[in-house]
Amino acid sequence: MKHAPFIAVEGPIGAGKTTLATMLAAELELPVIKEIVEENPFLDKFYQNMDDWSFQLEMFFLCNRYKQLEDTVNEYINKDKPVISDYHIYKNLIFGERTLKGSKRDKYREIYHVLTDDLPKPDIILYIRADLDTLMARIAKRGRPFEEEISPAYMQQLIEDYDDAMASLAVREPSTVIVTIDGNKVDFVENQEDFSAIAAQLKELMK
Ligand SMILES: Nc1ncnc2c1ncn2[C@@H]1O[C@H](COP(=O)(O)OP(=O)(O)O)[C@@H](O)[C@H]1O
Ligand SMILES: Nc1nc2c(ncn2[C@H]2C[C@H](O)[C@@H](COP(=O)(O)O)O2)c(=O)[nH]1
Repeated sequence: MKHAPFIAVEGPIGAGKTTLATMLAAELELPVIKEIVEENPFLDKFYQNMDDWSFQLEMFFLCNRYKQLEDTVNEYINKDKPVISDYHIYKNLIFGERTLKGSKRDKYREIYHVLTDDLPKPDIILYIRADLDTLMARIAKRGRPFEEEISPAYMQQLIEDYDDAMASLAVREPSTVIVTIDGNKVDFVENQEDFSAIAAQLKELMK
């Protein structure tokens, strides 16, 4: 790779993004950028009433991620230092297109493009796919009280939205390398060999 890579781990809720990004950062000695979740003042309210709270929540995520991406550009990308993040800013659009309706969705889409179109995007995406049962089990295992409200229907929709989004990203940004990890079969937490294989593949891509 001509420059130090910007790497993102993506996948639906509970896929293992934060876990894998943290493990890879430790193994490859990379700085890691993590999503701010616990301090989010709208998530709890959103899961209780999505229609009422989706715009506030999506705007909050977008503004936070915009700031984090700006910092990442200044601290790492402009200094040609590699970095790994547990999300891609594109997830704002994946969620926003699903949770918003009508004119709010149109306004949000416009704001998303105004804020992010001229910013660098990850060179490598590690996309963790997993089926509904696996994801629901992991969300339960993580045990965040506000996520008890997440319905299987919402999750199933997100699984499909993520697949569509990764397929369209591959077409629109062909220079982005997307590595798909089967999160039902590949267990980077319990199985050292599985983790080593992912780390080795990433090292190779970073060369
Ligand atoms: N491959 C795996 N095997 C078993 N548990 C996992 C695996 N990946 C993640 N987990 C667990 O599932 C939960 C969700 O993982 P997390 O990394 O927070 O997901 P995400 O960041 O994608 O929402 C955590 O409790 C984590 O320890
Ligand atoms: N509606 C949205 N919800 C989001 C967004 N980003 C994250 N989330 C939710 C999903 C989880 O409950 C929690 C943490 O996300 P993880 O994928 O890291 O588990 O926040 C979003 O942009 N919109």
